[in-house]
Amino acid sequence: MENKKEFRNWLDALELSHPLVIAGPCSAETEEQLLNIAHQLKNTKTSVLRAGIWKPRSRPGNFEGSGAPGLKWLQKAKQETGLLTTTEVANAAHVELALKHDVDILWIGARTTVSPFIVQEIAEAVRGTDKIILVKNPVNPDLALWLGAVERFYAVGISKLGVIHRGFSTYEKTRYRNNPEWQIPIDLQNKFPDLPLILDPSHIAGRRDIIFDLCQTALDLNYDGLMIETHNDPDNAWSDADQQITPASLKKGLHRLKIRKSEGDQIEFKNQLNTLRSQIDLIDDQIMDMMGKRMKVVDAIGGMKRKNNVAILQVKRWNQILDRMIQLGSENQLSEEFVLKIYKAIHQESIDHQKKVMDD
Ligand SMILES: C=C(O[C@@H]1C=C(C(=O)O)C=C[C@H]1O)C(=O)O
Repeated sequence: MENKKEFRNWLDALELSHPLVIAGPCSAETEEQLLNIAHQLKNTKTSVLRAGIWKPRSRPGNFEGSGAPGLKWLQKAKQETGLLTTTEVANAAHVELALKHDVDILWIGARTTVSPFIVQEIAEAVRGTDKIILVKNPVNPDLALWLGAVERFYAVGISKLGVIHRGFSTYEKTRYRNNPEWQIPIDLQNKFPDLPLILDPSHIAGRRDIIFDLCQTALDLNYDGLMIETHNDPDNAWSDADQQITPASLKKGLHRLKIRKSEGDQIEFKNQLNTLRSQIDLIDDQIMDMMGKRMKVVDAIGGMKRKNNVAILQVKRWNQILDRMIQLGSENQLSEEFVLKIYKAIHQESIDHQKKVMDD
């Protein structure tokens, strides 16, 4: 699949002067709750009301959504407020009900995106409609799988498309519920600049206090929209209570976000930027040159190890290097996380080089 201008026609047609805002509760709980939230959202920059109708929960025994009755509430909210509506669909039966209740946008959840069989089933169910489909990233950091799901919809004639970045599962505990791995959506934007990209900070954060920091990062990375879980009484929400915010906090948070231009147009700005960018180019040349030189020394060590029958991996030496580089990094205002990432990549390349020497 190639980038297509038509992907974003639906978004351009909304003629927004700010990023698209999709807001609403994690789950539709009652008619009263959903209508209350929808009416409050009408006074914010929200264009689309979201509500989970069927909730895929990690463990059984939790609230699994209102099911079909919730679609009636969603339809009523749309009639009363004029907001567009969206919900998650996870199989063909969900699609059929959502179509019947005139839901405008359907999103595919992270646990669905991982399964090409189910994505295909859903794609067949929306074939011939003019629905907007938003595909959340798969739970695992796999760009091809994410794009593969988008492609399945395009292949059945759906051209109003978009993707939602909700972060990736990790075994390690981090400050996030789902790790953002920003590099993946950046790669995606590079390949598909016209595919609308929407951030779901609620699921990345898993908590309220960092939602708008994540939104600001997304806007600085040229995201097109935000999907934020919003509830009239977040602490007592039936699902994902920790990460939901009130419509009033949504309004305040959105107001504080800085929307920057994608490019600067002033001549002085452009000149200064070019000067600094040539400095970066020069430094990047040096980095590559030094990496090449380091790998030549590594090749020589590989040759010696081969002659003397010594193993490639030397844990003690490797740990000494890491300790020294973390220290040096911190003296240069580089985070330990960054230094570790770079040096682990260098070590892997070094091992690959030595393997080649050993196998020759
Ligand atoms: C180059 C060596 O082999 C491996 C690679 C290292 C490196 O690239 O710095 C360090 C230790 C070893 O795991 C070595 O033994 O010094």
